Amino acid sequence: ESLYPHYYRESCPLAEEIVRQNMASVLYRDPLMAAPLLRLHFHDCFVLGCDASVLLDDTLDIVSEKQATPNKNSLRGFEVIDQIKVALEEVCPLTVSCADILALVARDAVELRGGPGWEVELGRRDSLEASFSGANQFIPAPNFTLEQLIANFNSHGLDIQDLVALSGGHTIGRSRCLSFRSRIYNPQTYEEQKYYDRSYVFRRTLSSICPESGRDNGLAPLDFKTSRRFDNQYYHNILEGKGLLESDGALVSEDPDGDVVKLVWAYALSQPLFFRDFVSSIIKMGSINVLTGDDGEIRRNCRFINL
Ligand code: HEM
Ligand SMILES: [Ca+2]
Repeated sequence: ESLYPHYYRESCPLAEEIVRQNMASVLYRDPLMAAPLLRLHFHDCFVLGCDASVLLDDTLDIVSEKQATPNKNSLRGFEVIDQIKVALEEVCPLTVSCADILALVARDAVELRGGPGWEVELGRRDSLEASFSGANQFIPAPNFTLEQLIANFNSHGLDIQDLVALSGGHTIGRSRCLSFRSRIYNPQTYEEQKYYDRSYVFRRTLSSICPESGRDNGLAPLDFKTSRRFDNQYYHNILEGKGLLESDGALVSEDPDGDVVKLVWAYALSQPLFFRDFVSSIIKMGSINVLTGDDGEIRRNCRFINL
């Protein structure tokens, strides 16, 4: 079976509205919450597929993905998902999956911060397992080369265009110092990268947030210009050598005449094109290895498998 829009039209007609209203009030209070909520959907889909495995807490039988390296001290927003799940359970118990909530929340997070809207394909069911090792293995790391990024995306059925469009998710949100320190201080890396901006102001700002040692959890915006707005500024930044992560810089520095850079230019020059491609890629990402039909279950509480 495959996913389709308005899956809950009969079973829970208010589902999308309830998610949207909760998201509007959460983001009104805390606009910074949009980024971690978008990221949750990505970190879910890249591990076992879009099945809400990322939301499971540690129990006797479950080793949570939350403790894996890419997630630990970094993923957040779980209480927002809980809050939305409680609201949905009140209206339509055991109907709307946690995996679908993640997909709807990602859409609303993007749209409410000025990005494109789209119809979310629904009908995912929730996993009965989590994969700690999968979370360590299948989520790309910030020091990946372009070749590693492409191979990682390919392994999830995603191509170069998906890689470039979805990397635009870094138009919002922040990164810990731990994830970008090597980009500021590792001379081998930036010596090779003629695209890396060595301007005094840019580096001084970053090094004040992220000294050579200590302050691992210091936060810098991924998009140094408009980190609260979902726009195409990210692509302008990386073309100027001002991407925060090595993996951001890799899109322009490692194959300067290749197809990847052509896409970066295209998105920098046309926000509507970026929005269109981001939408088709996130819909594609949202269908990775989904559980449907009788597979999995609809969780009552997104943190635990039903008894
Ligand atoms: C291309 C490979 C990717 C790599 C290597 C990567 C890596 C990272 C890293 C290291 C951080 C900072 C984490 C921290 O230090 O706490 C981050 C943040 C973020 N990522 Fe990615 N990411 C990738 C793709 C994506 C995709 C596909 C999306 C969604 C479409 C996304 C959305 C985000 C968002 C929104 C944040 C900010 C989170 C916050 O503010 O809490 N990333 N990413
Ligand atoms: Ca998953």
